[in-house]
Amino acid sequence: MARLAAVAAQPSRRIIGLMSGTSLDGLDVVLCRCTGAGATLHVALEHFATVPYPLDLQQRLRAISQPTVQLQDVVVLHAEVARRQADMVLACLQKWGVGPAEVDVLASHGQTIWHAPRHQHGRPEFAHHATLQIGDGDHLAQLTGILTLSDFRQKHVAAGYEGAPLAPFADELLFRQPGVNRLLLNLGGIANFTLLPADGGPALATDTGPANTLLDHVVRQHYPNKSYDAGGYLAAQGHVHAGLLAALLAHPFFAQPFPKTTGPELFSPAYLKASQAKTSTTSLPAPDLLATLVELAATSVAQAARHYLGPQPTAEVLMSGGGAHNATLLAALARHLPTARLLSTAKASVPPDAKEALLFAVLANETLAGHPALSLGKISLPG
Ligand SMILES: Nc1ncnc2c1ncn2[C@@H]1O[C@H](COP(=O)(O)OP(=O)(O)OP(=O)(O)O)[C@@H](O)[C@H]1O
Ligand SMILES: CC(=O)N[C@H]1[C@@H]2OC[C@@H](O2)[C@@H](O)[C@@H]1O[C@H](C)C(=O)O
Repeated sequence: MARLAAVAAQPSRRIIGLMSGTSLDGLDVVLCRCTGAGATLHVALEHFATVPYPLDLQQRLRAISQPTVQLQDVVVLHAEVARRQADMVLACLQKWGVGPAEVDVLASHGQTIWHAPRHQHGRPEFAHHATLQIGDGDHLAQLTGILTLSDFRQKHVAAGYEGAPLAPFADELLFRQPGVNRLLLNLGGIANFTLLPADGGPALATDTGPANTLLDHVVRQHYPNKSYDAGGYLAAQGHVHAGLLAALLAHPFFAQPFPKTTGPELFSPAYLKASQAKTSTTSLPAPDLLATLVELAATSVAQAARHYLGPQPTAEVLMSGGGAHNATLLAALARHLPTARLLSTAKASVPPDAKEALLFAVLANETLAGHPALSLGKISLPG
């Protein structure tokens, strides 16, 4: 406890942030120094790496995010994900020449295995939101020897919110620019954005729908040696199928009021398969499927942007996440949002692949600094 009190009292903290998102491609690891907190926060990024998940871990995580999951697999993976992530952290630190004792805090998102906002779980007897992230913080603290904060979403849910997006809390501190509408668009498995309005109004955030989750699924199905469509090269060779696009957009999520959150549970291979069956497109060539899914992502992002910013959104769109490397998706976004300036978070000195891991470092820093309204995460003491 003395260590916790000491870290809480420090004017500046060296923090590792960990994020593994819905794509299950690997663990993003950042090491940063957070000085101050809230309005006085300054973050200096020291190191960043993405450690790919081994194929067996990817496959087992994908298998437990299915309705027919074996409970024992969840129990085992709760400990195993944390232990494997601890090894990944220690390997990064060794590569960077930093000892665990030189790090004050480890901030871990864990792995979302099921996200169940009220409108999605369909259990009338429980009128509340629910979400589950695995990868237990005690294992991380014990194996790395670093004070760990984890499980950031549960308190958000306990307070009546959906457990996501959490990005606006950090986006507000890192990216606010008076006089400019800034849209922080993260193109991960699922796409989500934070709007920081030019007039200084409060940050607004929502998920918009699938970005890479179904693209990756189609690539894995049709191209055995690939796990994603690098650069959007395959999608660029296809044509959008208007009928399939309309069927995909008919999903009730798109008609739900903003803000809203979702996950791959909803935008699953079964949803794609059902939309294909409805439109007799089960034999559509893979590039056409990919082109249609890229169009779905761009259309749904643009629809959400127009909801918040009017028919011709003028904003700096600062993009992050793996989808920011998909040139076909970026071209589609530019077509849908011709009045917006499409940029990368690098414009604000945050590398686009490091952004989400940085978010959890910032959230841990706010909790430890005693932010009056932002104290997310559970604390695990090492030793
Ligand atoms: N060079 C690239 N070209 C095209 N797509 C890419 C490239 N690199 C990564 N991606 C896509 O980005 C995905 C990973 O993105 P990211 O790590 O941001 O997602 P995530 O954090 O797992 O998801 P979420 O933010 O929804 O939780 C990959 O699965 C792939 O589809
Ligand atoms: C429940 C969950 O893990 N949601 C993730 C996911 O990935 C993107 C989108 O869906 C977003 O809602 C969220 O992550 C980011 C970091 C957030 O909470 O802001």
